[in-house]
Amino acid sequence: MSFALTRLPQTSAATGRSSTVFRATSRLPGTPSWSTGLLGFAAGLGQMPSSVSRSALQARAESSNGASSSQNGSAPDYDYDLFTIGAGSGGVRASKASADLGAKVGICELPLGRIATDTIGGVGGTCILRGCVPKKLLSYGSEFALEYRHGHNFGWEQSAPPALNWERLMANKNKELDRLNGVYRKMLRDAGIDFFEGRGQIIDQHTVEVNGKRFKVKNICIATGGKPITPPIEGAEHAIISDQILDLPKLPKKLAVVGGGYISCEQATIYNAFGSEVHVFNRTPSILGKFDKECTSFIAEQYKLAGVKIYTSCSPEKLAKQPDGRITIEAKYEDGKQISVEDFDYVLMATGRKPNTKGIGLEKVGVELDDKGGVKVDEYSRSVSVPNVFAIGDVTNRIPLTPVARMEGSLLGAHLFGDEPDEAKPDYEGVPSVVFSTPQMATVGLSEEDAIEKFKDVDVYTSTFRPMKNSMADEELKALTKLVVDAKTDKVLGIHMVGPEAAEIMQGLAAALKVGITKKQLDGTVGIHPTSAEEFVTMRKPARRIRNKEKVKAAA
Ligand SMILES: Cc1cc2nc3c(=O)[nH]c(=O)nc-3n(C[C@H](O)[C@H](O)[C@H](O)COP(=O)(O)OP(=O)(O)OC[C@H]3O[C@@H](n4cnc5c(N)ncnc54)[C@H](O)[C@@H]3O)c2cc1C
Ligand SMILES: NC(=O)c1ccc[n+]([C@@H]2O[C@H](COP(=O)([O-])OP(=O)(O)OC[C@H]3O[C@@H](n4cnc5c(N)ncnc54)[C@H](O)[C@@H]3O)[C@@H](O)[C@H]2O)c1
Repeated sequence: MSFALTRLPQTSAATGRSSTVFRATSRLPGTPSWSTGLLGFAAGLGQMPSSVSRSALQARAESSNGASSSQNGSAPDYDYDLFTIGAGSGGVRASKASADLGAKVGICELPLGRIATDTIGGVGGTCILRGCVPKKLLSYGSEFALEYRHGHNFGWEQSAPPALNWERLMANKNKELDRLNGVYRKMLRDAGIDFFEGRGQIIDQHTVEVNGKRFKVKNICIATGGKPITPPIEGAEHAIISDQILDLPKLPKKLAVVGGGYISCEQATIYNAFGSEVHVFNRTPSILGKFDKECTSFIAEQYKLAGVKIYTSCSPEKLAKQPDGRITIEAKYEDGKQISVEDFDYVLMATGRKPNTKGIGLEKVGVELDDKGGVKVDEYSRSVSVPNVFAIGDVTNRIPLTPVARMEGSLLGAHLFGDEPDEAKPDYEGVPSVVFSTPQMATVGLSEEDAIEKFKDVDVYTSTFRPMKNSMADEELKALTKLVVDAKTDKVLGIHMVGPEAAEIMQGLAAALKVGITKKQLDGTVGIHPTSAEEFVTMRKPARRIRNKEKVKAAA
C-alpha cells in the first residue's frame, strides 16, 4: 500500500475563506498515485517532474522553501506557502504549478477593466486582456480586408464593397476577452488557489496585504508585469498607449505610431489593413532593430508596399491638439530637418515597456532592482537580496514574452515544491518570437549579425519568393526564408521568416533548432508541397559564405 494525496477543504484562520489542502490517504496498489485533480498538472504546468511523492513533498515541506501547509492535518505556520501578486501569464502559471504540487497558494489581482491603471487590471493580465489575445483578434479581423481583395481573382464576385462594422468587432472582441478572464478565474478556483481581488502590497518579508487583509506567507511571488513607457515630449498627454489602441471607440482615418518595435509594427499594419492611413515615426534608421537586419529591411519594404508610411531616424518632438480635436506631430530627423504632419485621429506611443515595481512595498523589504527598475533575480527567479521573494515575467526584465513568463512560472513552482529543485531553471536558449504584423516575421536563434560575431564562419541561405496565393491574387507582397548555419559544425544557428503563416511555421522549426538540427538534416527532410514552409528544406546554395567575419563568396 502507498499514499495518495486527497484534496480536503479547510478554512483558514487568518482569511476566514475556505481553501484546499492536501492530506495523505492510503490507496491500493495499482491505482494511480495522483488524483484526477493533480493530473491537471500536466496540462497546466507543461512539464511533470520525474516523480513526485508524498515523502518528497514532506521533505520539501521541511526544507527552507517547500510546502509547509498541513498535509498531515496539523496547523500551518503560514496562511500560504506561496502568495502571488499579479494574475497575468506568469503569476497564474506559477500559482497553478505550485498548487498542483501540493502547496497552499493565494493570489491577488486588480479588478477587471480594459485599460490598466494602478487600480485596474484583471485575471489573465496583459496577454489575455490587452496584449497577445486582443492583438491577434484584431489582426484576424484586419486580414479579411486582404482576403476580400484577393478573392476577386479567385472568382468571387462582390455585389458591394465589404463594410466594416467597428462596433460589432469591438463588442465581440471584448466578449471573448471576458470569456477568457472567466476561464482563467475558473482555472484558479479548480486548482484550489485562493483568489483575492485587490491591490497586493508587501508589508514585511512574510506579510502581504490585500484590501486591508493581511496574510502570513512563506514565499512571495512578484508577477506584476510591465507598463508602457511614454517619452517626455511636449503634448505627450494627447497620445494613447497600446491598451487603448486595442479598444478604440472608432476606426481612425489617420493614425500615427511612434516607435519601431513589436507593438508599433503590429498595430501599424493591423490598422493599415483596416483602411486607416498609418504613419510610423521611428527614431532609429531601421524598424525592429533587434532582429536580423536583412529580415527587417525586407519587412519594412513589405509594410511600405502595403501602404504604411515609415519615417526613419525621425523623432516626434511635439504633439499639438488642433482646433478640430485632431493631432499634429512635429518631428525632427537625425540630420536636423523638421517636419510637421497633421490630422491624426490618434497617436499611439509604442516606445517600449518597463517593469511594474512601484508601490508594492518592494523597497520596504529591500528587494534589489536593476537599472531599468526590474526585480533582480538569480537563475531560479529568486530575488538576489531577499531569499523568500521570487519574481517572474515582465517584472524581471528578462525576455518579456508570454511563453517565457509561463516557463518561469512553471519552473518556480517546480523549484519551490517539486522533487528536483536544482533542475528547475528556465532555459533562455532558442526562444522563438514573432511580430504579428502583415506580413508576419518569425525568428528563432541568432540573427546573421550575431552569428557572425559569435561564430565567425557562417553560411547564409535565403529565398525570396511570391507566395503562390499572392501571385494569382495579383498581390505584390513577397516572403523571405532564411537559415544561418555554423560553417564549421553545419549546425543551424538561426531560422527566420517573413511572410504569411510565419508564426505557425516557426514553432516546429524552433523545436528542431533547440535539439541542434544541422543543415544536412534539414536538407534530408522531405518537404510538404505546395507550401512556403518547404523552402526551409530546399535551400541548397548559400547566398553568402562568411569566413572569419568576412564575406568570401557571393551566391552563384
Ligand atoms: C500590446 C501587446 C502585445 C503583446 N503581444 C504578445 C504576443 O503576441 N506574444 C507574446 O508572447 N507576448 C506578447 N506580449 C507580451 C506579454 O503580454 C507579456 O510578456 C506577458 O503578459 C507577461 O506576463 P506577466 O505575468 O509577467 O505580466 P502581466 O501579464 O502584465 O500580468 C501582471 C498582472 O499583475 C497585475 N498587478 C500589477 N500590480 C499588482 C498589484 N499590486 N496587486 C495585484 N495585481 C497587480 C496586473 O493587473 C496584471 O494583471 C504583448 C504585450 C503587449 C503590451
Ligand atoms: N508579438 C509579440 O511577441 C509581442 C508583441 C507586442 C509586444 N511584445 C513585448 O512587449 C515589449 C514592448 O513592446 P514595444 O513595441 O513597446 O517595445 P520594443 O522594445 O519592441 O520597441 C520600442 C520601440 O520604441 C522606440 N523608442 C523608444 N524610445 C523612444 C522615443 N523616446 N522616441 C521614439 N522612439 C522610441 C525604440 O527604438 C523601439 O523601436 C516587447 O519588447 C515585446 O517583448 C511582444
